[in-house]
Amino acid sequence: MSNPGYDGIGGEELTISCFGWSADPVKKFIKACRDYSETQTQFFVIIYSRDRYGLAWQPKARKPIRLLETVHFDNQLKQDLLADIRNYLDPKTQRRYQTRSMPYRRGYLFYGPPGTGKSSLSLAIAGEFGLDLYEVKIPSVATDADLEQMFQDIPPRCVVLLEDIDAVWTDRSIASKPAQEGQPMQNCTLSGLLNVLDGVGSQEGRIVIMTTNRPEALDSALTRPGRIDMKVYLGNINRQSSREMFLRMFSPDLGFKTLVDMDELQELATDFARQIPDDKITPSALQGFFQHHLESPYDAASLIGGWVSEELAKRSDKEFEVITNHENGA
Ligand SMILES: Nc1ncnc2c1ncn2[C@@H]1O[C@H](COP(=O)(O)OP(=O)(O)OP(=O)(O)O)[C@@H](O)[C@H]1O
Repeated sequence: MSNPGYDGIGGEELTISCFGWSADPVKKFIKACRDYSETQTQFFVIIYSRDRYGLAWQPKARKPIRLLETVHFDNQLKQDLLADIRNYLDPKTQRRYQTRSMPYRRGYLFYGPPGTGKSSLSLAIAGEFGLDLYEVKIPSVATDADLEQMFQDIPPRCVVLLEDIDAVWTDRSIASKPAQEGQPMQNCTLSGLLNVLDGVGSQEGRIVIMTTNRPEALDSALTRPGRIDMKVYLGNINRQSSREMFLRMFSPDLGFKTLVDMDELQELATDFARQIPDDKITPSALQGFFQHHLESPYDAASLIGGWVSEELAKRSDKEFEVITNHENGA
């Protein structure tokens, strides 16, 4: 029996009863629920967001695991990122941190133009490591107290995704004033954010991923090692990645039925990729192109040139300066 007055705060209490003296049916039922929940984590990532009152976390979506190979960016960087997370989550690392009195936490910054895979990569990481994902959209967090409450309620082992991190106020005096009519909504502050990142709760094995389209707007206090340990640039697509994306889109494993054999598909992929200029087109735009040509790899390969010319004519240039992790001492 579920409590109809449940307000989403804390855990919900359920009363399960059955006829007869034996507790076995209830035990079997609980085991079935547990097994089901474990199977779900093998195939799905549970995404939590704040409920509409901003009072508690609630499951917002259950997304099928996105494989890391479906997020295209620099392969070496991808391997380095995975190795770093794997090492961090290793129980030996946790013991080493604890015995040396170091806070057991890891922060990553994913930055780059819109539509280059920052959210997709965060989801793929949660799936790869079997973790739930807690989503915090910084522009919609009104005050530092709200942010603090959110962090207090997040469990230790999970991915915390802080999106659009550049939206924090750097000036505390502005944020502490109530929002005036006609003015933008107030927001949490940089010092509020630093507090929760350094807080006790965040030292228990969370992975904090921050995303931004404006890395240059971030305060150096936020990006210092210990808060952000690794910076990952997700940029426009290169030839190699566009080739991989082509092969993925027309892969026979995905149920694509075609008379094209694998050798021919490889050739088409090479021809397709040759027409994509390096670092000019976002992966999301290219994905949009594929969505119109999923029926035919021939059409995709023959029409891509014209589409690229149109895209280049539309785009406004914003160059991203790649921040090396070395620069940051991480
Ligand atoms: N690097 C990539 N590899 C594969 N698909 C990508 C990549 N980047 C973007 N996409 C596709 O484009 C869409 C938007 O991607 P996503 O939301 O992850 O981008 P984002 O960088 O987080 O964007 P924003 O900065 O606007 O939030 C998704 O459907 C995703 O599948």
